[in-house]
Amino acid sequence: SSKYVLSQVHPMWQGPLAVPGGDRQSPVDIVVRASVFDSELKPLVNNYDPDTCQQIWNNGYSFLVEYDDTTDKSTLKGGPLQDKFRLCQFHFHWGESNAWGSEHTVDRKLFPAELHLVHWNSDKYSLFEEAVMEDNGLAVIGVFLKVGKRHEGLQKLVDALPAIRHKDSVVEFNRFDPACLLPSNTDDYWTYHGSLTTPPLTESVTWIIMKQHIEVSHDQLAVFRSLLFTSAEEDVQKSMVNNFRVQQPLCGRTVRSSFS
Ligand SMILES: NS(=O)(=O)c1ccc(-n2ccn(-c3ccc(F)cc3F)c2=O)cc1
Ligand SMILES: [Zn+2]
Repeated sequence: SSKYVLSQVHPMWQGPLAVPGGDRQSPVDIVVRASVFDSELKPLVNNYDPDTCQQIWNNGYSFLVEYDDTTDKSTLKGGPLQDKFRLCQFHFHWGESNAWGSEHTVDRKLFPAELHLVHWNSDKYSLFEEAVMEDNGLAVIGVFLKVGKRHEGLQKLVDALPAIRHKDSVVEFNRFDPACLLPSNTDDYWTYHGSLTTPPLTESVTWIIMKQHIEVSHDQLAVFRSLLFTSAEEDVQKSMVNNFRVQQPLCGRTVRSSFS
């Protein structure tokens, strides 16, 4: 019905969204030839407990799958990280078409969507809220999505989306292992120091971008696009699409690679 209007640019994304004096903002374009191989970079070690999965909700920017991060049950270490990090949530960014949607790009190549697994440094801080303000407070794993074969592990999550169509809707979501969303090879990645890509845009993130993408089906991605930015009460509904930030200047930062 004509009730749903495709949003071209959601208000949140209109401004430059630059942080005054921000010189380590995200996302960025990864120029492969300019990335520097670092043999000190170790393989990632993730240890996720599916039982710590709690809920899935529409926050008006994306949909988040949230984990119980009150204990060290779902953790990430290794890679470029010196400390142990706790998984607190994962979410995605996508476009209105398969031609764009990712936040990071590789030699300017856009992907239809990008997964972010958000972790915080539980060796140094006791709450996410603290870590999000600190230089080495967060670690976010980025995984590119390509349209191809259906992703069996993702389907459980896709099936829950119609229940959280509107902003601020929440449903219980249990026993989901986020490791099923990681590519088979997690040893090859790029890493750089950056920021959150939506407000508060704090420069507290060690980004770990997987070289290998995962595949999801066109129909699975179409369900992402059936979500709405707007709450049930609003009379003009806006499709949740193009929820990605524009690329930010590297400002002299080096992107390191774990592979040569
Ligand atoms: N896209 S992303 O860089 O992975 C990204 C962007 C923004 C956030 N984000 C937005 C608000 N918060 C947040 C939530 C709770 C809190 F106490 C403090 C926060 F900054 C947050 O972590 C989290 C992750
Ligand atoms: Zn994100």
